[in-house]
Amino acid sequence: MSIPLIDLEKLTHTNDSTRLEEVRALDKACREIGFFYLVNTGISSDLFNKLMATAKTYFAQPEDVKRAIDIKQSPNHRGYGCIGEEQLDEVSHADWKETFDMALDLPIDHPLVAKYPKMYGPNQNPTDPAAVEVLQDYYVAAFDVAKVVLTSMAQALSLEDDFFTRCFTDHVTVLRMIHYPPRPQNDHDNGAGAHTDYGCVTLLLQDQIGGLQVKNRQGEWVDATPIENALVVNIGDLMQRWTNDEYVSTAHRVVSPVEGVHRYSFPFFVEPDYETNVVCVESCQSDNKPAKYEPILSGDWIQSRFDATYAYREKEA
Ligand SMILES: O=C(O)CCC(=O)C(=O)O
Ligand SMILES: [Fe+2]
Repeated sequence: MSIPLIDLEKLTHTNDSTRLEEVRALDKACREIGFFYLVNTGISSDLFNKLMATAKTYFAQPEDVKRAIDIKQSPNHRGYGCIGEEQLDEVSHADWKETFDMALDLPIDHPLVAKYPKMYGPNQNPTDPAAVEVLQDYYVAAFDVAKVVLTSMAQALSLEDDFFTRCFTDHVTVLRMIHYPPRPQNDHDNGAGAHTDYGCVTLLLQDQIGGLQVKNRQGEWVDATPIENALVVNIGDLMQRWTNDEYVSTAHRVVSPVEGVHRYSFPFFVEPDYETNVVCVESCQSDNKPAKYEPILSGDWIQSRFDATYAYREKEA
């Protein structure tokens, strides 16, 4: 099975039958493969290009400059992660990639920071203010897209339109930039090891290099071939849990680029407020299919996954 294409303009169409048809297509994709391409997102190609340029400039800096905002010195998981810091496939190799993470920027004296210091707090920003502005602009634009996707999912699941979006007041959504350098010869090819995402949904912008692969229900690795100006959207573990396994969080991985080639990608991990109580949605349970999972606080779940996959967090967890 290949990855279907969903049109955001149709998801918000004023004509009900056009909208409902696209919502049904989205629903089918979430149930069957847990991945789809999203086109007509409303994000300008100019902003996509600026983000791409920001990543190239940022990662091209000397290692010591990047490490000035090392994620290891951030209690709340923001900033630069060097090659080998993260290992997504727990039984394989560390990932051959470097990263930069940002999220909601809360001051150190904010009550949520005191309560959940591992998830809330200030960002560690690049020194170039223009780069910070692009990152912030993209964060806002991608979140607008996320709201449409979450609203469509709520409609598909016969919930109130804002069932998911109302859980996004102090949300822990993360924008990440990733640079995959070419792998050293004769080494493993894990750019990002096989994994599922932890949260609700991920919106991924990728360049035109390719390398992202998705495991379909038949157990085959399918290439998520880049489509210009499209986002790749996938369901995460928390949404699978919320929907009693009706929506599937599907394994994916990234194969490192070959010698001389660099790949850049930008996952936007859409995660609700820490204290969102994730309880099986009504329409996904019945007498024949009772809720499989205990209720859990969204933040507790996501934090436990970070602790398992980040070398430095495991030690202190
Ligand atoms: O870089 C990509 O294409 C995917 C990255 C990814 O799956 C992740 O960071 O969770
Ligand atoms: Fe992922």
